[in-house]
Amino acid sequence: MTAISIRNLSKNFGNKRALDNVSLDIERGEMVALIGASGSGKSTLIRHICGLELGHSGQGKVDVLGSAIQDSGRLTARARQMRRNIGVVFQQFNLVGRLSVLSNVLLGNLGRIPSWRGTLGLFTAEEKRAARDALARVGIPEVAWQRASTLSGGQQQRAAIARTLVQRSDILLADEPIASLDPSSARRVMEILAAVNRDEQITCVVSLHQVEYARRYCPRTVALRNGRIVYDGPSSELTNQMLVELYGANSEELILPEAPVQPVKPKRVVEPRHVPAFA
Ligand SMILES: Nc1ncnc2c1ncn2[C@@H]1O[C@H](COP(=O)(O)OP(=O)(O)OP(=O)(O)O)[C@@H](O)[C@H]1O
Repeated sequence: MTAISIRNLSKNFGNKRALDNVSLDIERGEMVALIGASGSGKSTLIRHICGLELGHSGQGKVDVLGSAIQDSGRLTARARQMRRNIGVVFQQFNLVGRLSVLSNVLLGNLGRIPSWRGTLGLFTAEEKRAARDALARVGIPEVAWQRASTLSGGQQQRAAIARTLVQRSDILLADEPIASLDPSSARRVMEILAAVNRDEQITCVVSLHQVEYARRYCPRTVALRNGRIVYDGPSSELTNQMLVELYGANSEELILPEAPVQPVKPKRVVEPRHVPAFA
C-alpha cells in the first residue's frame, strides 16, 4: 500500500518557488531520506505531507494511506483525523520544556482521548505504562520525571520519537532531527528511527543535511533542488560526484569533510523509479 502519494504539488512564498510540481510515491514501511542544500524545499515538503502547509490553489494533491489530506490547495474534511496518524519530529521546539518528559510523551495520546482528559492531564495507568515503555524503547527511561528543558538535544529528539510511538502513528516525518546534534547523538537518533521503521513498520521520511546519514540509515533518497526532485533512488548510488554535479558549491553542505569525492561509477541499467531525475 502506498503510504504517501504526492501529485503535482507546487508552492510559492511570494516570488520564491519552494516546491515545483513535485510528484512522489512512498510505499508503506519505507525509510526515505529527503536531502538537499539549504532552501531546497525539504521542510516545505514535509509540512505539506502533514497538512501544515497548503499547495497552490486549484492544483496538486497529497494522499496519506489512501486518503487525501489536501487536494487542490485545500485541506480535506478528514485532514484533522488523518493527522493523528502522522507523527512529526522537528529539529527544535519538540517538547514543552516546563513539563516532565513523561508528560510530554503522554501528549502523544491527545488525538485519541477526549480533550477534557488531555487538558486536565488525566491519563490512565495503561497510557502511563505505554509512555514509560516508549521512553525505554528509545533508550532514556531514566529521564521520565525530569523537566524536558533539562534534556540534551539528542535526548529531546528521542523523547519526541517516544511521543510518536505513543501516538501510534503509521507515518513518522522527521524534519532535520539531527541538524543540531553532535555526531554520536545524531547516530543514536538515526539508529532509533531506523529501528522504529524496521520493528514497528512505521513509514519514515527524514530530512537530512548530510548524505552520509542517508546512505547509512535510509535505503532510498529523494534529493531536492530549488523545490524540484532531482534524484530519487537508492541512497547507496547517490555518489558525492553526483552531488557536486547537482548542487555545485552547495554540495559542501551535504558531504561530510572526511568523505572523499568518489569516482563516477559507470552508468548501469536500473529500474525506472530509480533513474536519477536530473533537472
Ligand atoms: N513561511 C515561509 N515564508 C516565506 N518563505 C518561506 C517560508 N517557508 C519556506 N520559505 C522559503 O522556501 C524555500 C524552501 O524552504 P525550506 O525551509 O523548505 O527549505 P529546506 O530545504 O528545508 O532548507 P533548510 O535545510 O535550510 O531547512 C526557501 O527559499 C525558504 O526561504
